[in-house]
Amino acid sequence: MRIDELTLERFRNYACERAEFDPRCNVIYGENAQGKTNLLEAIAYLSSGRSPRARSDREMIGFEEQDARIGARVFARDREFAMEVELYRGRRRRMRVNQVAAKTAAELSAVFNTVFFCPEDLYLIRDGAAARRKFLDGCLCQLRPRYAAALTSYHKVYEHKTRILRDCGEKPSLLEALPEFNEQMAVTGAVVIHYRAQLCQRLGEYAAAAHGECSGGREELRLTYQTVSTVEDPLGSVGDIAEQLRSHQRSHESAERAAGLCLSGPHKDDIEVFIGGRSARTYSSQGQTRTAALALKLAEREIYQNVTGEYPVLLLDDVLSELDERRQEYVLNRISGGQVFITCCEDDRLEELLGGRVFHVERGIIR
Ligand SMILES: Nc1ncnc2c1ncn2[C@@H]1O[C@H](COP(=O)(O)OP(=O)(O)OP(=O)(O)O)[C@@H](O)[C@H]1O
Repeated sequence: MRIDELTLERFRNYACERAEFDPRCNVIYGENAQGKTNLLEAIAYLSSGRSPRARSDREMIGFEEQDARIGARVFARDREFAMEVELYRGRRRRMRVNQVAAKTAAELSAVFNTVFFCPEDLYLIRDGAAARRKFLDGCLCQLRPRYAAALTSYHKVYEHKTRILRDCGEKPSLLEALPEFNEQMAVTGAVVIHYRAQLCQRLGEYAAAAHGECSGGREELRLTYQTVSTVEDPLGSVGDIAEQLRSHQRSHESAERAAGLCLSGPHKDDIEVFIGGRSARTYSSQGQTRTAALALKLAEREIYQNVTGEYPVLLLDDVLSELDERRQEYVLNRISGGQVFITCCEDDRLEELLGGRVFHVERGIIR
C-alpha cells in the first residue's frame, strides 16, 4: 500500500501544492512551523476521515478560505485509487473514491490505511489506562468487525447498567432489570476480553522485537494484559471467560450497589508496559518512553500487515528528537517494509539516510 501523489488546495498553510512520493522512504524536512506535520495530517485524514490532531474539520481549512481539498493517487490491493476529500465551512464534507461518493470514513479506510506516530503519542505509555484501551480498540475495530460489534454492545449495556445503579436509590424497581444487563455484560465482555488478549499477545511479541532492536539489544520491553481479576486465562474460551465474569459480578454486587457505579468488567482493562522488568509508566526516561510508544505503533503496523497482507503507510512525525544516535539510526535505516514518511528539522542527520526522497518544506511550499 502506498501513496504516489498528493495534492493539497487551501489545506492549512498549503495554497496549492502537488508532490509525488517515493514508494519506500520520504523525508520531509524544514524549520519549525513550515507545514511538515500538516502534510502528514492530510495523508492521515485520507485514510480515516479524521485528523490525528484537529478537533474539527474547519481547523484544516486555510485561514481566510471557505473550503479545502485533499486529493491523492493511492496504490493498494494491486490497484490504483483516486481519493479525494473536500472540507467546507458550514456544510458537510465530501469524500470520493474513484469518483464515487463515500458516505462514511470507513469507505476510505477500506482502501487506504496509515499508522501515525507523533510526539504526543508518549501518552500511550504515560497516561492512564483509558489511553491504552483506546489504542487496543482502535487496532481491533479496524481489523475485526466482530470485535467492533461486541464493543458497541458492551458500551451500551454498560451505560444502561450505570444508570440503573445510579438511579435505583430513588427508583428501586429499576433493579429488576439488573440481572439481564449483568448477563449481557458478561457475554459481550467475554468477547472483548478474548480479542484484546490475543491482540496484546501479538503486540507484545512485535513491540518487544522493535524495542529490542531500536535500543541495540540493551532493553527488554514486555507487555502484560490486565483484565478482570477472576479471569484466569484471557486467551481461553469465550464461554469460560463469561463464566468467570459472572463470578466477579456476583462478588462485587453489593460494592456496586453501594458505590452506584459499575465496578466489574473490561471497561477497566489496561496493558502494563515494562522496560527491563520495571513499569515504563513510572520509571522510563523520555527516550525510553518514546521508543516504547514507537514500538507499539510499529507492532500495530506488523499486525495489520499480517491480517491484510499489506503494510499501512507509516507516518512518523518528529520521531527523531529525544532519541540517541543508535535509536535514530534504527528509525532512519532499519524500519523496512511498506512506505514511510518521516518529518524532521533542518539540523537532523539527513546525510545518514539511505535511499528514498527528501522534500524541503518552507512556508507551505514543497521542494
Ligand atoms: N488552518 C490553517 N490555515 C493556514 N495556516 C495554518 C492553519 N493551521 C495551521 N496553520 C499554520 O501551519 C503552520 C504549522 O505547520 P505544521 O504544524 O505542519 O508545522 P511543522 O513544520 O510540523 O513544525 P514543527 O517542526 O514546529 O512541528 C503554522 O505556521 C500555522 O500557523
